[in-house]
Amino acid sequence: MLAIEGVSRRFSGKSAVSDVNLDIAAGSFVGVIGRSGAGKSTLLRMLNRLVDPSEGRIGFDGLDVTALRGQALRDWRARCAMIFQQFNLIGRLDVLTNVMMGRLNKISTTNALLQRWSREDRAMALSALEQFDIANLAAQRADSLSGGQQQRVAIARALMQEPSIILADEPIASLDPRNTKVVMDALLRINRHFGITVICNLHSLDLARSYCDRLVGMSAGRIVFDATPEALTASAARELYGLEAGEVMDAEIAPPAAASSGTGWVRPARTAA
Ligand SMILES: Nc1ncnc2c1ncn2[C@@H]1O[C@H](COP(=O)(O)OP(=O)(O)OP(=O)(O)O)[C@@H](O)[C@H]1O
Repeated sequence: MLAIEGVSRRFSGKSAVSDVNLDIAAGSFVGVIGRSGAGKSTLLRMLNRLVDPSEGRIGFDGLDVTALRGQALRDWRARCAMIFQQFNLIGRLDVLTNVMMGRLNKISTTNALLQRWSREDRAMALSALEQFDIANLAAQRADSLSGGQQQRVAIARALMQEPSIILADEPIASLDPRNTKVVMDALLRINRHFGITVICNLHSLDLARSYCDRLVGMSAGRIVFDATPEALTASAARELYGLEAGEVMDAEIAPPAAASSGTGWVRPARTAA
């Protein structure tokens, strides 16, 4: 389990994330939602320590993630793979090599520098590409692929890290609707098939409701909603997004399921300083 305890982050004295407390069970698919600037990316980046918290502690199955340094931190980053909106592939390299880059943390420095890959790494990379129906693209330059194909390559690379958690920061923000579905299906598949926890920042509430089993809503750096997708009613979404609500959801937001537990609204542990 991932335990986020009293985590805050300030940039030049200004709060981006404030006193976030969350327990995330292994194998869940969590959607982080909220207006632009709510602190979603900063929260995700703190989980794999691309950004260090100003306060608080992040734990994972007894490991104090916030205290990790050096190789232990690199190992954590490998276990906590990140997928970005802009894919972050090396465009001039072929797809297979990009995917094998996910093994960098597992091979010797010499082999990494010379990009010497074992037969097993190649087979694993091809198998990862096959999972997402893009093995036929293995020899192509990454920058010749469509956005949806590139994001599937990035997910295959993340799988090569054999992660416990995948953090996806607006993974479909630059994709058309068809590729959006392909990429979200790929994330759902690795969540269900391998039991990898997925924590995904999403702009679209409809996607968040369709794919996630838990939604965490942020506003001004704080968690203000934490419940099942069914609990996110139209009025709850309006409260979370204000005037932007129309942009992020369809007209038809289903009423809360009868079995839904509570309204999902979270009372902040502390009021803003
Ligand atoms: N490196 C940084 N330096 C200074 N301020 C930052 C930095 N990163 C984020 N912020 C600020 O922190 C706040 C939260 O930003 P963050 O990117 O986490 O929000 P977000 O919810 O992910 O927004 P978006 O959906 O637009 O990506 C914003 O006010 C942002 O300007």
